[in-house]
Amino acid sequence: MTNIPIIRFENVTKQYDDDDAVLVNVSLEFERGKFYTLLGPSGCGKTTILRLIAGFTEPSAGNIYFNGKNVNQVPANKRQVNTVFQDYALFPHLNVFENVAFGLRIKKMKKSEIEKKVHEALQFVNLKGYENREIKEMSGGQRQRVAIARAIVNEPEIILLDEPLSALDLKLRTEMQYELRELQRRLGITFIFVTHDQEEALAMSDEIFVLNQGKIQQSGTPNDIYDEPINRFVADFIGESNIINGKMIRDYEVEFVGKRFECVDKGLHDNEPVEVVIRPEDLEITSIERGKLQVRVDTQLFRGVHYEISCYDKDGNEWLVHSTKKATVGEEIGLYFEPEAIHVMRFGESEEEFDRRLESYEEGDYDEF
Ligand SMILES: Nc1ncnc2c1ncn2[C@@H]1O[C@H](COP(=O)(O)OP(=O)(O)OP(=O)(O)O)[C@@H](O)[C@H]1O
Repeated sequence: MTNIPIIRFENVTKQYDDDDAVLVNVSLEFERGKFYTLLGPSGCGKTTILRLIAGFTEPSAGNIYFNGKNVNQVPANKRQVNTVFQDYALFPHLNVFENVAFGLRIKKMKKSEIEKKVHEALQFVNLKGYENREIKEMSGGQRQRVAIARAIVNEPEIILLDEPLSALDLKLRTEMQYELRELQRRLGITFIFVTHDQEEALAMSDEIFVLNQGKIQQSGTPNDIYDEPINRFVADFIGESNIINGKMIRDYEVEFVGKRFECVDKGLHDNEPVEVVIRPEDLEITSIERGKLQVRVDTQLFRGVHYEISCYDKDGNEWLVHSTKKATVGEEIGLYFEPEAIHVMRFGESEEEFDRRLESYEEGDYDEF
């Protein structure tokens, strides 16, 4: 039982009316007890995935399974799922206790049982003592916690969170990120969190699904996705990147900006055109002689933990550098990087092909590629 994913999408397509499909052939799995994030730009289909899981809408094609059972025809109120919405959807005329108790009252649960469960849920989200408060007397962060208490009081197997932090200011948002993550760990149930904020996704998730235009672009741990993006979209969307066209010369050697560099990539065809990614924090400012690239500093912004420096090489390519060292605008400098800092992406590679190629590296079998 424990090996069966709690939710599985099998080739799910969703089309509203006669419009183009919003989700195209999406297959994905969620395991029990993990914190997942659906990440992607506005309109990519994140909320549609949540609505399909909650049972608020049906797939146009494909199947959805909960614990191995097809739930395509199972109505929302029969699914072990609760949703926390962006605007919390609390009842302003009810106090905190009644907001949390609402679903239990509908289920006609005994009064003493309701009291016990609501108190437990409020304690869980650190709102003990706030039972009689009006919703309008609560801060944004407290309302957020009421909404979460209202979801967990039903003891669902899955909690869906649709951009629940987007209305909060930055400081509170960061606090709530820690709180939510900690709450999920303590509860041990599956959280599926929707955001378009990549930093939030990296900070909170066990696993991330990156979506664009109704398709899963890549899934994996935050580290996997940050260190080994499979295409330009993911490299660009997750963190900042320098992305430049190049050519694989042979294993461990790649060419870009007219120069050849040692790299750790292998298993691509000799002379194959590739895209090269170097993260700004992996570029080190150094002397022109020591630099592997020679550039001129164009702009410099102080960002608190680092300087964000934009430079141009002689071909007009921009290089973004995050450095604790200050540079001088207009100055010619060298940029140094280790071979490991270069990440090579194959044009048009799917996630499965990418995974297969990585596995082959590990097994030392490169012939197939
Ligand atoms: N009920 C609906 N009827 C018709 N089109 C819809 C409906 N709901 C969503 N869409 C369309 O489906 C696409 C995906 O919407 P969805 O809300 O899933 O995206 P999202 O990634 O959650 O976006 P956002 O971050 O802006 O909330 C959008 O183009 C949207 O206009």
